[in-house]
Amino acid sequence: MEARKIQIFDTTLRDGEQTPGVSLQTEEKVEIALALAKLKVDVIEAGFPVASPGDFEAVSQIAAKVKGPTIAALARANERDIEAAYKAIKKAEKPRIHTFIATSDIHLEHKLKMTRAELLNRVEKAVSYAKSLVADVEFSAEDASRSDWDFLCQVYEKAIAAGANVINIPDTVGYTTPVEFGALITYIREHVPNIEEAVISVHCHDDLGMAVANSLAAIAAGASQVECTINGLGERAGNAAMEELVMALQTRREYYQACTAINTQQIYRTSRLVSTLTGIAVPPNKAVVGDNAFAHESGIHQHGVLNNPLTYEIMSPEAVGISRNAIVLGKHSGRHAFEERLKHLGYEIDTDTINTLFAKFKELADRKKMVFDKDIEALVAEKAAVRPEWYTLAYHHVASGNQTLATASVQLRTSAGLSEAASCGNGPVDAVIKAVEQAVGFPIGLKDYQLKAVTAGEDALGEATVWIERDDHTFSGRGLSIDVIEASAKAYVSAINKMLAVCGFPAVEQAAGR
Ligand SMILES: CC(=O)SCCNC(=O)CCNC(=O)[C@H](O)C(C)(C)COP(=O)(O)OP(=O)(O)OC[C@H]1O[C@@H](n2cnc3c(N)ncnc32)[C@H](O)[C@@H]1OP(=O)(O)O
Ligand SMILES: CC(C)C(=O)C(=O)O
Ligand SMILES: [Mg+2]
Repeated sequence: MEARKIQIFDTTLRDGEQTPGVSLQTEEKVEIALALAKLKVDVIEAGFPVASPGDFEAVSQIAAKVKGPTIAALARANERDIEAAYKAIKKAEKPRIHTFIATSDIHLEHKLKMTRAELLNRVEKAVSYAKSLVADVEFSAEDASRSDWDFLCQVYEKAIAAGANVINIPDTVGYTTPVEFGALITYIREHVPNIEEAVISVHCHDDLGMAVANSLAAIAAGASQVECTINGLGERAGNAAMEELVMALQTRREYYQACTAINTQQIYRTSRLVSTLTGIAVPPNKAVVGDNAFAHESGIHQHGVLNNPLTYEIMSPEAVGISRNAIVLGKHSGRHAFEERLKHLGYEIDTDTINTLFAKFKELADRKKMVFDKDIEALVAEKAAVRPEWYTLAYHHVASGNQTLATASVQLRTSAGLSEAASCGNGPVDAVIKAVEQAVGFPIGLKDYQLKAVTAGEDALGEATVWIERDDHTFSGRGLSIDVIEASAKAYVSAINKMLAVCGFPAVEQAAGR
């Protein structure tokens, strides 16, 4: 069976702009509209012209500049709004007036203060007037999902008879459920006598997190236009997210037997553009366009994806315009991913070294949210520098503050057991360095000291480098840790070990006068 074409009606610039805190300038709206045209949406709802002079101007500019999609403007069911909408979109290649009025008893009684008969009359007048101005008229029954089904059918019949070629069924308050909404679409198809003369559209909100599921259920029941926004922006909890709808239809094409004209490779960059211009960040776990949508952190998944992405990816990142998936190294990662990253970084390392590095990587990952390439390079560099060690840092504790003398205690492990010492100093690094010196038992003295962050972020790995001098030799030591005091102590111990490897203990003891 051939796939049914589903029209994508994008309302990022109208309902999306109703996101609390969002207000776009005309140039920003035009930029988004141009991106939506590139994405190949079928309809752009550019705004609500009567709402403000700025909205009118933005809709007018979009109508004049953006070619390809139909340009729609929203209007309440009254002459003033419809006229403003018409004036704003009249220059569009394909203009559409979208007029709406609520049909639920709650809205009729408490908001519009109208009877059902008055409402039917208003629908007829508004749609006929819009039709006298443009050929393409969409009518929405606001709060349709909470309206009486038979009354709703009468409203749609009236709207179609008056000239609406698209009838939209909004779940304005995100109240419906997929099974119920599918049934409503079927009911409307079966009970509106002239339904074949109009396209059935749906417009779902996400108050219960079901906007996309409800839209898909409507498509399965026969709707052929879906209204949606980039990143799911919109009033309150937002509208159905376009990227999710489109990728659901594409990924499950054999199930829905439906397709869209969207150029999916433009999805990611359009999402970023909208996020930047609206100031609404995309959550990392957001489907399709979130930072983690194609990122794999755990070893079992990474192993599968490295062998074949299909094991854990139902769509490819390239399909939505993301250059590649991400293997994120962290505490749940496994050896396969670690080895692969080492190879990718250009290291050819024997199995024993990989084992040692992997153990160090796991220790680091336990203390750090993400392990970056630079962290791994630092681990390899640290491993390359390893020599027989006289001392290792077993424990350190530092107390410091702006009103207290910094004090440090350390424990060094040697083949002969533990050596402990405590010291105070001019700041925590000085205190810990002096405590290490005390534990070693002879004076050394720093020639130079450097500290830098290897990676970015609050849990960045710090790399300390120290230089010490003995017998005309300079010995450097490096230490890595997310705790910079520990990195400093490790660097100092490492430099001492190098010095001992070259000068030996007796010479040192002599130098120390013992
Ligand atoms: C479900 C939706 O998303 S609908 C779209 C919602 N979007 C917006 O409201 C954003 C733009 N809105 C605005 O700028 C303003 O609300 C305007 C310009 C439209 C109207 O502003 P105001 O004239 O100050 O009216 P206000 O917003 O306070 O009240 C709405 C009025 O429209 C009436 N109304 C509401 N919906 C409709 C409708 N579909 N058709 C006709 N009248 C309507 C209300 O009954 C009320 O009428 P009243 O002033 O006679 O009591
Ligand atoms: C104007 C209509 C379509 C709307 O935004 C809604 O009902 O949510
Ligand atoms: Mg809405």
